[in-house]
Amino acid sequence: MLDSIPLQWPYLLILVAAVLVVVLRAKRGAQQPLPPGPRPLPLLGNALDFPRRHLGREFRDLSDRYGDVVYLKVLGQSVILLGSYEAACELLEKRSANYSDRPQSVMVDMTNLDWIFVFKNYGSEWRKYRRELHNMFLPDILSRYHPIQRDITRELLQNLLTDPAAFSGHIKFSFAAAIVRVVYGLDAAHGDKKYYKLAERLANIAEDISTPGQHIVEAFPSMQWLPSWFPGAGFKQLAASWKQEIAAIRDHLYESAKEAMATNGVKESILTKLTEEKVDEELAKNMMATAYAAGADTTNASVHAFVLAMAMYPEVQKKAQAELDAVVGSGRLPDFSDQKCLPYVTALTKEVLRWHVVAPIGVPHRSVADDDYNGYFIPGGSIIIANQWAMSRDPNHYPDPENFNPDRFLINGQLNHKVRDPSSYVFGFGRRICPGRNFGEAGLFITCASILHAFTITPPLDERGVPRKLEMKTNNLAVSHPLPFECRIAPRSPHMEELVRASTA
Ligand code: HEM
Repeated sequence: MLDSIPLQWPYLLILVAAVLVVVLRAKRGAQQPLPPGPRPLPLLGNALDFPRRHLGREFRDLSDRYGDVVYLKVLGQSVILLGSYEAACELLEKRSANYSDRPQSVMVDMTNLDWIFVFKNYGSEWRKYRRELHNMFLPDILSRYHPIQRDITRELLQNLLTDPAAFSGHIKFSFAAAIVRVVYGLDAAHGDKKYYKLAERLANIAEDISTPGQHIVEAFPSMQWLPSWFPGAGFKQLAASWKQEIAAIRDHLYESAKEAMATNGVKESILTKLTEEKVDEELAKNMMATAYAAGADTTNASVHAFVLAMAMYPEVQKKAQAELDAVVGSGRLPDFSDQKCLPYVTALTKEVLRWHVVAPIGVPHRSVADDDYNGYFIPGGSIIIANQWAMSRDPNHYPDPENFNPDRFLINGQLNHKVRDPSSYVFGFGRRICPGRNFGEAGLFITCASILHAFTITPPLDERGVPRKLEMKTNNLAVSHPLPFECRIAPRSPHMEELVRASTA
């Protein structure tokens, strides 16, 4: 009996410490109010206040009612909604040591998806992945990818010439091809839909899992222990099949690249760099597939929004084409070196990022320790949602925010640096900010400039030959895509058609 007493001491100390933490936290919580928010219902909390139709707009309505920082409690989980750029910068950037974790997700655990490091908890493992990817997208390395991005864009122009009605498939192919080339050194053959189908599949699963409210098990984690035949436990079969499918895609891409290196010789890529640096194979495989999943589908969504905007705003298109005619001329296609002389086209790409925010509520972060903000108590372990869509619609920065108007970023024909650049929030915040943002922006610029130089985009015609009215409708998922739409894409002149045909990819 006496022998066992010392052994119990550590347990006792832990118990006392735990009680102290709970008491102190309750005291702190009692002294400091939580941020304002809608009244929670018994049991459900604020589950019914979560958006159903438009993530950004419905969350923005809550911020309009309750303020910059809104508190929601969903089935015991604290959620903090940040409705302004200032609040997001203060917490996610300035206090990023405390706000860079990711929320726990049962579906991520069940699918083993945390090898996609977007989902990894903030810690040494995440840091290792992040460092490697960061090094692959440093500014001087990025310029080495420009010729690849330019050549793939020229191939896109040729595809648009051959089959303009299939523009959506060509754009998807183009972004999957660019990333598969840069990351794996693989050349996607024209018409080969394999890579973009794989990228789309990886991205669709990840997007589904990261959209709040998609899976009931996230709200009731104990449901994960139900047998799969139990009513309502269909998510179990889904998770099991996704787990296999995504690991197979990741392994297939890696093996294909290794095989291609052995048979067709080495093409400089992220894979060759990681191999040179003798980076652990598992890390390389996971990191590359993460770049593929996160990189292809996002920029692709932006370019679809660009095409739709051009069909809806012909006067914007004309202005951009006039600038391209003056700077690039009719003898060649645009290149990256032209960008500094193309303020309107640059402003247009900024407006694309603002008008259609690809990640309307970013990727949620999680706070680690208790904190206070403007006198409000922010409990540690809260899910933090930054409403990037609301930032893009702030009328103080962007008058008439629904209107697509690149001129809002210009003054006297030059970029106006006083206007808030959408890149400062559409790629997220703090230590988790998108590591592929410069690559994504470069791809967006060369694609928009090249398409506008060579083609005119117009709305489809109805049965009477009258142009149909287009509007932006989205899928309302964590990664927002414009819903499928039709438009006409035609070369600006026979000369431009020749130029595109003659361009070598
Ligand atoms: C228009 C293009 C893109 C947009 C709008 C976008 C947006 C975002 C956003 C909002 C986040 C979350 C940041 C946060 O947690 O605060 C993110 C994370 C990430 N993005 Fe992007 N992205 C784009 C392109 C790319 C590209 C081209 C790549 C890779 C080549 C990439 C790789 C990643 C990765 C790996 C993360 C996770 C970072 C982490 O958790 O530490 N993205 N992106």
